[in-house]
Amino acid sequence: MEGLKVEELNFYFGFTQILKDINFELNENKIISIVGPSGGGKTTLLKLCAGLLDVTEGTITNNFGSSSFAFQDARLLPWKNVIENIMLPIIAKLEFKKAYSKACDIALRFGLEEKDFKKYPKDLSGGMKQRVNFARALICEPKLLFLDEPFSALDIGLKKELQDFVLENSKIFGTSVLFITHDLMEAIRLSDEILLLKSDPGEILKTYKIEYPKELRDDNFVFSKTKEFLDDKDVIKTFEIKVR
Ligand SMILES: Nc1ncnc2c1ncn2[C@@H]1O[C@H](COP(=O)(O)OP(=O)(O)OP(=O)(O)O)[C@@H](O)[C@H]1O
Repeated sequence: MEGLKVEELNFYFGFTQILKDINFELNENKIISIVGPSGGGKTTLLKLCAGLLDVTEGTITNNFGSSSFAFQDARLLPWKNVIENIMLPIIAKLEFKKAYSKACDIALRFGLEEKDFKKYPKDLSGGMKQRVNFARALICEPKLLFLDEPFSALDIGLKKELQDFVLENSKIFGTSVLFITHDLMEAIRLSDEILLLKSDPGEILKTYKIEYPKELRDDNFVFSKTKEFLDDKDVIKTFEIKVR
């Protein structure tokens, strides 16, 4: 069975401990979100899991067959157009024509229009850049997707649309997702588990499992669960929420 396992992970930048005794497991077809205060080490943890930083203490075992990463800022190559950016992960694996046509298909699925295919990043709106970013991350049909606040700069319509893509992808292809968010409602809508990471140093204070089926999580469910969350003493302490 594919999975990602983090065991007894500690991480330092210089002499400063950023992460302390992190343990969790992400299995096939599951979505885990990481929430916590700014500067708490969420991005560092995601980068370690994605192999973008070296583990120095503890172990991270990733035996998912393939993975990809999407950041909050789209990080598109400015000298490549929409389709060329989307096809980057598959260009070495498929012949050009096939890769091009696959990129066009996924671009359309992500709401991009044919007239935009030859545009360069400087001529795209923020929302279009994010669509390209997502299409590029998903074109290789990864078994594991790492997302670092990918929805935070988007309007509510596009946010909902891309969140639905993540859920659909997870359902159809069984893609597992590890993502960071500052939005508790988003975490509740999408996740099987939420890791609450406190800061200084970053430690998992609590793991919330949400068993309720994702397709049934309507606004009422999300609102009431968020209220439950915001009343939790660990959430109040972690985010230093002032209770009135
Ligand atoms: N390359 C680096 N060198 C030294 N310190 C770093 C480096 N990258 C991050 N840090 C520090 O590590 C800590 C954790 O940063 P990280 O970006 O992981 O937090 P975060 O929880 O993702 O924050 P945010 O929610 O604001 O994005 C911060 O104090 C940050 O300044």
